[in-house]
Amino acid sequence: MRFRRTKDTPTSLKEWMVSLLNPKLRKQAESFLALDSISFRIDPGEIVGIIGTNGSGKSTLLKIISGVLPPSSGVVFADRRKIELLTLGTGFDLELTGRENVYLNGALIGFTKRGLDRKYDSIVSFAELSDFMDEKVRNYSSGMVSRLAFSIATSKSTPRILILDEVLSVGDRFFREKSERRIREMIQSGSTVLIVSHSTQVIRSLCTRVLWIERGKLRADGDPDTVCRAYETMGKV
Ligand SMILES: Nc1ncnc2c1ncn2[C@@H]1O[C@H](COP(=O)(O)OP(=O)(O)OP(=O)(O)O)[C@@H](O)[C@H]1O
Repeated sequence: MRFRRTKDTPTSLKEWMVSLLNPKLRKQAESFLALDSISFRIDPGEIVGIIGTNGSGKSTLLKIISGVLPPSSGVVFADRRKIELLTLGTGFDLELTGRENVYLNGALIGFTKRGLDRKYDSIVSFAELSDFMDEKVRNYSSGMVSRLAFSIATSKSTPRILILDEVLSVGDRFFREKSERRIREMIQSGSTVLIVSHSTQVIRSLCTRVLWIERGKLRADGDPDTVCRAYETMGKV
């Protein structure tokens, strides 16, 4: 997967003046290879963890698999109708209330208005935010925003292929335990699962196989303990 990135964004008045005088500089873009020749197959029923350092390409890979991003080259064979990609907080508007955001965010992930009317109370009670639903989300703490986002994202019935992008480890310790329980239930009733997480503890406890992506390349593919141990010892002498 290759991205075009603009470079040399002016950081001072002087640089800005120079870029104004030289339009070529303003439009300079570089090509960046975010994923490089990655190839693997996932069979139904597998629970696959994806690990890697920041910026290694994990979310890009999930977006390509789920069809949010078209790959610049290569192909993905997957039945997209069966895929659900869960990410947190996309489509939240901080100037709207919690209640309004449930409807806005819910609509973005495919709920109908009637479906949301039916689920509204359980979404709010899972997030434990019933006293705050008429407050603007701007006034929420970051943990409260994550709790509401998690509760909305996980309230749909489990799809055949579930893709989770960093949805665990949100909120305080009590909410984390509760959200992990919910994810376990979803995993048990869903057939195939892909999970991106920075927690090798979570990956070890949930997955049957792990892919380690580093600098856009597939560095390892194997059983959770072996791959997580190699990842954890990376950089250690
Ligand atoms: N739309 C985009 N345009 C340009 N570059 C992008 C775009 N999306 C991602 N990138 C770049 O691709 C690389 C991989 O990003 P990605 O979000 O997939 O990493 P990640 O492994 O999920 O990181 P993290 O663990 O920090 O969430 C990064 O260098 C990022 O800057």
